[in-house]
Amino acid sequence: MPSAKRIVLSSDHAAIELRQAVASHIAEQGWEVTDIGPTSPESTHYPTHGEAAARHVADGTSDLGIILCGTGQGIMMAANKVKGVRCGVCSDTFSAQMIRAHNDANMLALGARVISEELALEIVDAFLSTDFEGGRHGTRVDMIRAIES
Ligand SMILES: O=C[C@H](O)[C@H](O)[C@H](O)COP(=O)(O)O
Repeated sequence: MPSAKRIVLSSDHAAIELRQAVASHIAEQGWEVTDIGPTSPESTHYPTHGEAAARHVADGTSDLGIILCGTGQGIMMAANKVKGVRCGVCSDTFSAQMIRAHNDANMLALGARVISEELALEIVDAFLSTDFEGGRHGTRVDMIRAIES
């Protein structure tokens, strides 16, 4: 397990079950999980939940975040508006490794209407077991940071 241990989770209504499955899966692995909901299946708005989780990561309350909606796309877009957040949607394990190793992503987005629970958990494991490589990739991530400032 990398040094980061605190993970915030959130979703919209489309991904509550998958979010809860992810929460159980990573808690069993020893990660300190903060699940900020929602728990009600009522229709809600993904920007609210993406921003809330992103602020946890940006202010250091959590080291990493996993956010989910129907496709993962909308909640990813919202999270990436928060300064300091680098979030990618993944539907395969290779991309999940690469967004950590090359992009130093601090948030992962998943689409509950796109991938199975089994694949989602494999993607989560790939994301959480990979460290940032630094080097030339650090130069490029610094360039992303410069765009924000
Ligand atoms: O990117 C957006 C997400 O996929 C949402 O989960 C989706 O748009 C929600 O759709 P609906 O309101 O039809 O359940």
